[in-house]
Amino acid sequence: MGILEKITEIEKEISRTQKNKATEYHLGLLKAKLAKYRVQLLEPSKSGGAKGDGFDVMKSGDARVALIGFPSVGKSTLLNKLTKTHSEAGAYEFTTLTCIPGKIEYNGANIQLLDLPGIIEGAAQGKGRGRQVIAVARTADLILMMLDATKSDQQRPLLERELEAVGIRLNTEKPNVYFKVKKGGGISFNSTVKLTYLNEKMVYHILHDYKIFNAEVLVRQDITVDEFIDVVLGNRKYIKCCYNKIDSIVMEELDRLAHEPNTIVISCELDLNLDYLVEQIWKHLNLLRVYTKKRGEFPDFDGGLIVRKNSTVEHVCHAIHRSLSEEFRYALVWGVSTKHNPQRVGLSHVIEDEDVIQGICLQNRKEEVNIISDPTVLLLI
Ligand SMILES: Nc1nc2c(ncn2[C@@H]2O[C@H](COP(=O)(O)OP(=O)(O)OP(=O)(O)O)[C@@H](O)[C@H]2O)c(=O)[nH]1
Ligand SMILES: [K+]
Ligand SMILES: [Mg+2]
Repeated sequence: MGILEKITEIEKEISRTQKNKATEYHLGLLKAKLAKYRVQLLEPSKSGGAKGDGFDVMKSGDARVALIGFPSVGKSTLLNKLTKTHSEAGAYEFTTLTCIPGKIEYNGANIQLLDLPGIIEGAAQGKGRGRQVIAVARTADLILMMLDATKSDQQRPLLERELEAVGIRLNTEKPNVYFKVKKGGGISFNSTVKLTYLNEKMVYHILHDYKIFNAEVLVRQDITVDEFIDVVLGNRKYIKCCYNKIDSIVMEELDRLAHEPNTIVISCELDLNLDYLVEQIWKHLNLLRVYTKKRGEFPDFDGGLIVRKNSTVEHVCHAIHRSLSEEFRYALVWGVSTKHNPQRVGLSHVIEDEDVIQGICLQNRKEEVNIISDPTVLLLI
């Protein structure tokens, strides 16, 4: 029997046992045993692998958000509030022992929210279940650093240090760069702004270092070399800090916390600011919603496709059907991304939120897929 099963067994036995003078001792022993197993579980495993420990959760939906924080800050309570999944919450530390996924539906997107065990100081060095938790956090598109508003100011720098120790950089905006590794054609490098830190030669060098010989790079922001490497490696995570339990602090304190950079203040208990939190999660995931339309029909504004910011018509085609971009001729696009509506564009056209797209395919011109952006200028074509 694994430790997790043993814990479940004991928990069951405790709940089955009536609480009275006669059972007091027995219950005490059970609780002691439970505590021992919990500590064992939180020790780093010798094999080092997280497999079978309840951490190997499948990715699903359009993006993944991980909840990271010290024990009992309210991570599970938040998952229970925002999703239909239930994760045990309790007034004792290490209530959550595995990774529990839930789903937030927002703006047509399915966002996977992961509840994780609390981490402790030294997590980066493998203390507690730190390694597993951090390994999961690395797979997320956004990390929500959760803190308890009633606890000391030291929490935030401590948690930030743990994450930084494992290379998860904090509070940085995702650089505006289009980067795509290709099968052939060499390296094509372009920029839409004047670059002070980066030049074509350096980009070639860096890409060659990473054994990338064919790629398309379009830089739309004056980024540093470090930022470019982060884009290439795709390993930088974007973090938001969230203080829970603001129902239990005084107004002055709340005001101070709310003014810290990259911060959202919430109360799961009183349902304060939770809608705003979801809105902010959506915003920081940099997702766009675009609508497709067929020739002679209105776009499907209830449906829509979720793609990442800086996506092109090619990404949209790919999201609709894998082979669509091969049959593709051009697309008609209505919306913020175009100069006039509709505009005839190619595969590399960068789309914006709420664009409407109508794709014209080579093979079957009758089966056109349409994409549009501003409903007010929508024309039926
Ligand atoms: N006052 C107050 N208490 C809260 C709030 N949210 C959660 N709690 C309480 O905080 C305690 C811990 O909540 P959990 O959701 O278990 O915290 P957790 O971060 O998942 O804890 P671990 O899984 O043990 O790391 C519980 O007793 C909750 O009822 C809140 O907004 N205000
Ligand atoms: K808890
Ligand atoms: Mg929990």
